[in-house]
Amino acid sequence: MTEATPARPPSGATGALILASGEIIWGRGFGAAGHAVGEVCFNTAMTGYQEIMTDPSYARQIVTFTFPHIGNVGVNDEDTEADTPHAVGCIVRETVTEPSNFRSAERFDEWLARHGRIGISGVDTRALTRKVRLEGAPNAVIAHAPDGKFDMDTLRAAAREWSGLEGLDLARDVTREDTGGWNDGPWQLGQGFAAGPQHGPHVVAIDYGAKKNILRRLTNAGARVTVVPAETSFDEIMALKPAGVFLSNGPGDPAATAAYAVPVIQQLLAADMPIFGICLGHQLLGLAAGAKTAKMFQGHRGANHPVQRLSDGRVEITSMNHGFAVDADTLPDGVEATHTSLFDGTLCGIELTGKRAFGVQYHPEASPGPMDSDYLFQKFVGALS
Ligand SMILES: NC(=O)CC[C@H](N)C(=O)O
Repeated sequence: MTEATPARPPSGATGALILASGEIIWGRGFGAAGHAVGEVCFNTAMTGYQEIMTDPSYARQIVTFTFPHIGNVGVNDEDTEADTPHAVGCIVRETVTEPSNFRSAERFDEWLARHGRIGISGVDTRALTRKVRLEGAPNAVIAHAPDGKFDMDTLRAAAREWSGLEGLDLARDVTREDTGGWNDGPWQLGQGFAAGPQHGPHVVAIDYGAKKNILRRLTNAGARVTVVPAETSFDEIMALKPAGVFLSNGPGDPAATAAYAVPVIQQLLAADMPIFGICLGHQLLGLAAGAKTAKMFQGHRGANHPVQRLSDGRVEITSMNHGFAVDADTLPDGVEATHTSLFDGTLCGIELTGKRAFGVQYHPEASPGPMDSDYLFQKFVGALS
């Protein structure tokens, strides 16, 4: 796959991943034609490709699926974490085939094309995953040229010249424009989405790129939810009279989003507001408390990551998607580590002593993934009055 790196496509190649190093990995393009730049990551989940592609946290990322058959159950309007895909593209092993599932409404490749997202199949995804693991997540351009003609000089320059994710505030690009109520609960076959509660504590969720299933799990836990844009001020949040504030997941570098998010979170902490943060929200809570975040070498993305809860040793199998993490060595006094990754010991949860504020690096809302950690939604909402 990697030697020689011919700039001329091998016969039949209509897709190419051009790494910032100049290396080219050829395949068959599907979805939209064109090219896009991003960071290459891999996700080990065996199900949930539609949820993964629509998760706003994947903005500016190219997802390599380690599971070889992607697209085989099609796509629908319900298993989505946002209204459009946010990953810029995906790399898969096998050609996308005719979907076979009673809920399928559209082919995966046609859905990608409709939303302007690019796929490449026929790639040795095991070798690419191994490369990311050994060398770190590379910047790259994903390109699809149905006629097999690639302007390699331009594409190589685009891959080489892209800044990378570090230092990028992407929450601003994916957040909503207006404040609005959220009323959907969990989905059930034959019933669709449940309605949220009429009564119950009011949670204001700051949308840095929120997955819909987080909001559904908050309503399921009994909260009335209002979602606000990422740059909403402390005064605007307080005017909504929240019983608690939720800090969402989201794309990009937490240290960049911190510029406007951290002052608001610090004011909320000073007002003793109960706070729950997930992923980017957890990282921002850590930054607000005085810790530091750092880019990881390869990141964590999948649906089977074991995490240990330090209070009682219990292990939760979790869904993960992050490429940055709060550095455990920088936790100041008053911030306690609550969870840790059993894969590599990275910090996976914090709680602020004497405050009603906690965060987890992983995804208790799953989607896709196991529900072991759903208790965190009950813990947050149940303590609000
Ligand atoms: N899922 C998320 O919220 C991701 C957070 C952050 N963008 C990271 O990659 O670490």
